[in-house]
Amino acid sequence: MTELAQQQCEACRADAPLVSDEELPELLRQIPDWTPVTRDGILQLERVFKFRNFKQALAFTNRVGAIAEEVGHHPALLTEWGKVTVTWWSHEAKGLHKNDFIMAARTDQQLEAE
Ligand SMILES: C[C@H](O)[C@H](O)[C@H]1CNC2=NC(N)=NC(=O)C2=N1
Repeated sequence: MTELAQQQCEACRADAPLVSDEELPELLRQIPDWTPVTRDGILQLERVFKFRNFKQALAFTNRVGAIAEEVGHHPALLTEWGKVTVTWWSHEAKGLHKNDFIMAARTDQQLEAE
């Protein structure tokens, strides 16, 4: 099976198929550092990344922003001194799409890109 991070994102559409309850556990297993959270009834993926200072947190934020722009699929990013909270979900589809798992895996890769 192709690693999540190497899979291709689909176009973000309101009618895009959300991840089913049957698919969810296996996809979550592939991104073990991410937590499913529900906000306003919408299932999202969240991870907090820790850094030595604000400069490193901001550099990581910009790398994540760049991969989001590349595919046209964007996270919520909270950048603080020494910490970045990244949250992925599909806004128009109002839930979790395969794209969100692919982008969470690619987000993890931005750690090594120091
Ligand atoms: C017009 C633009 O392509 C759309 O609004 C895109 C932008 N980025 C997006 N990002 C996410 N996470 N979900 C979306 O539905 C989405 N839609």
